[in-house]
Amino acid sequence: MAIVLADHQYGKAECRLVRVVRDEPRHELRDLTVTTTLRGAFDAAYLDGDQSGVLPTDSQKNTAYAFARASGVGSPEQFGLALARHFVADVAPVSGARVEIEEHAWDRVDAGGTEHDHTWVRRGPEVRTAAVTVDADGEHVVSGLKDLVVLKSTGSEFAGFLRDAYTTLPETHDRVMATSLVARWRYAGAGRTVPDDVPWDAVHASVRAVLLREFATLHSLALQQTLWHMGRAVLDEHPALAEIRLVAPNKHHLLVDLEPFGLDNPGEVFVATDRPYGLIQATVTRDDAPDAGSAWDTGAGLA
Ligand SMILES: O=c1[nH]c(=O)c2[nH]c(=O)[nH]c2[nH]1
Repeated sequence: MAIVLADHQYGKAECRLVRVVRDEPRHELRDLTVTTTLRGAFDAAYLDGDQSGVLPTDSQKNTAYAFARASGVGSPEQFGLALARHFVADVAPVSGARVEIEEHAWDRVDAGGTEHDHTWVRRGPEVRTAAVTVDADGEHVVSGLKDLVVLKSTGSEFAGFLRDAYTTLPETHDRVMATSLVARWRYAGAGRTVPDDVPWDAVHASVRAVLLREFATLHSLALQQTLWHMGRAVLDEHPALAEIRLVAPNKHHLLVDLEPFGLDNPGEVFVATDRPYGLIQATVTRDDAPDAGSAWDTGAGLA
C-alpha cells in the first residue's frame, strides 16, 4: 500500500478587474471577477516543496490585468479563452487551464432622458458567468448566469402530488412562484478549438431573454416543468448550444393565515421565507450532443 498524491490544481481566485474603454467620450466598462486555475506537472511542489515549475498565483493575477490592458476584455468568454490559451501554450508545466469569470453588469445612468457617457448604476445581484477550459482534450466554453431573481404573482400551480404519512402541504392552483436562477450552457463546437467569431454577448442576451420569456408565459404546474420548458426553448432557438444546466431554488411565498384577525387572504399577503427551500435542478441536452469532455470539470472534488 502506498500513499500517493492524487488530483491537484492551483491558481488565483477572484481577481477583481474593471476595464474601461475610453477612446471616445462615451466610455465602455466591463467589471469582472476572474479566477485562474492551472493543472499540470506540479507534483514536485507538493511532494518536495520544489517551486521551480510553479508559476506564482501572483503572476497569474498580473497576466489577467496585463492582458486586459494590452488586448482588452471583449466578452468574458473571449477574455477567458485568451488567458487559458496563453497559460497552456506559454507556460511549460501547464497541461490544462480553467478560467472562470463572473461579470457584474452596470447600466448607464439616465441623466435626464439621455444615457450618461461615463456614469453607471449597478444592475443588481445578477451575474454573468463564463468558464473556459483549455487542455489536451481541446477547448470548452460554458457560458451562463446566476442570481437571476424572478417572481410571478400568478400563473403557477402545485397540485396532484404524491402524498404520504408526512404530507401536510395543501394543493394550490394559484401561487407565487419565485426563484434565483442559475443557468449554464455549453456550446456544441464542431472541432477541438472554439471559433473566434462567436457573438458571445448577443447569444448571452438572447438566452437570458428566452429564459425570462418562458418563465413568464408558461402556466406552470411545477418549477420542474418550468425548467424543462426554459431549457428546451433555449436549445430550440440556439442550434449552436449542446446542453443547458438549470438550478432553481424555490423561493417559497407562503400564504399567511389571516383568519384569526377576521380577514380572508385571497392570494394577497405572503411570508417570503429564505430557508429551507426546494432546490430543483435539470440538465436539458440534445441526444446527439458531442461529449462534454472537461467542460464542466471544476476540480470541485478537490475541496
Ligand atoms: O414547483 C414545486 N415543485 C416541487 O417539487 C415542490 N415541492 C413542494 O413542496 N413545493 C413544490 N413546488
